Amino acid sequence: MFSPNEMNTFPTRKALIVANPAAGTMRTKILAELTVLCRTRLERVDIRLTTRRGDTRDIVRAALDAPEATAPDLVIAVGGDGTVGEVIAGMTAGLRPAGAALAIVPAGTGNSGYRMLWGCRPWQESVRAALVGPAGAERRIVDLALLIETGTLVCLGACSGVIAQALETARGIPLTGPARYARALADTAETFTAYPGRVTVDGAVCHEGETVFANVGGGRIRGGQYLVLPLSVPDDGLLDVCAVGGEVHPTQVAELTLTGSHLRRPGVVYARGRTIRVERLDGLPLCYEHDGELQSAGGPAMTLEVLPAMIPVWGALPAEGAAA
Ligand SMILES: Nc1ncnc2c1ncn2[C@@H]1O[C@H](COP(=O)(O)OP(=O)(O)OP(=O)(O)O)[C@@H](O)[C@H]1O
Repeated sequence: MFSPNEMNTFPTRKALIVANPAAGTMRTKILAELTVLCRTRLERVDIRLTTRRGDTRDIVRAALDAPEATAPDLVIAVGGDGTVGEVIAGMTAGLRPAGAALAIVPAGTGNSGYRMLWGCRPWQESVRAALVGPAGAERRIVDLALLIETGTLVCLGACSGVIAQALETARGIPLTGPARYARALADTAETFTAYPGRVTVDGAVCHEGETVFANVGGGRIRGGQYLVLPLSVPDDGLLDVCAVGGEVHPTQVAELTLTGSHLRRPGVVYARGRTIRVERLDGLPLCYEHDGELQSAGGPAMTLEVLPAMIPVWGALPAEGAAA
């Protein structure tokens, strides 16, 4: 499976595979193929299936805290963005930068994290890169963010407005993969009304007024296919924000963000900084999500602060299909 040359080119020796059996497009054959691929190459391969929401973090932390002889130097997350987020939370517990590297096998609904790193390339190619470090792949130490209001880690990004609201709609849609979120966004946009909002970047207001959404990240792609932050660089030590004003009708959001062309529309602001605050100004709670999870804190704002250089991640960066 690997040439003799490849067998000695990169020092990954021990992998932990963490798979979420409940992730949207999970199949047992993915795990079987992945295990064979890893066992062909590595000294040690541990496989753990998650059993419930929230236990991924503890599984990863316990493995990394094990003695040097068994602790993995590569963690492979098998699942969607929620699983990847929980794996990263385990790898960076206590907001410590991770020592081990991360690879992703996309088996979720949106898989925005994988798409950001690898575009549409097959996961076998990306795992192979993490195992043997071939040309065309890089291990970059990417930034994360801290959501100040809740003290939680943010991996892909956080978003208010119509994009967040669509997550609630998605719960009632019996589809899988990106089609589920696409339908939810279309349905939500039909009745969504822009909210009065403000976006502040490092203390300076960059948008104030009717707001369709404000997305902060992190990841260039959200919802598996929407290029919401087309200019975002994952390891530049900064967060990007895109605020879409009331000049854009909510029903246009899906089509515009598929290509990143929303950036050329009047009323759209794009900025970069270390601390980004997104507010709702009419006294109602701000509806927002982070990493695909709707938040119910009930406050008027979300504030994200960059955590630079937190985790080594394998990817074909900049990946095909990932750049603007
Ligand atoms: N064994 C399990 N049973 C039920 N839920 C689980 C289990 N393990 C993890 N989870 C939860 O499943 C949720 C969904 O997983 P994940 O986000 O990976 O898939 P997805 O929603 O299909 O994909 P995406 O986030 O890319 O759209 C996560 O919030 C995770 O905490």
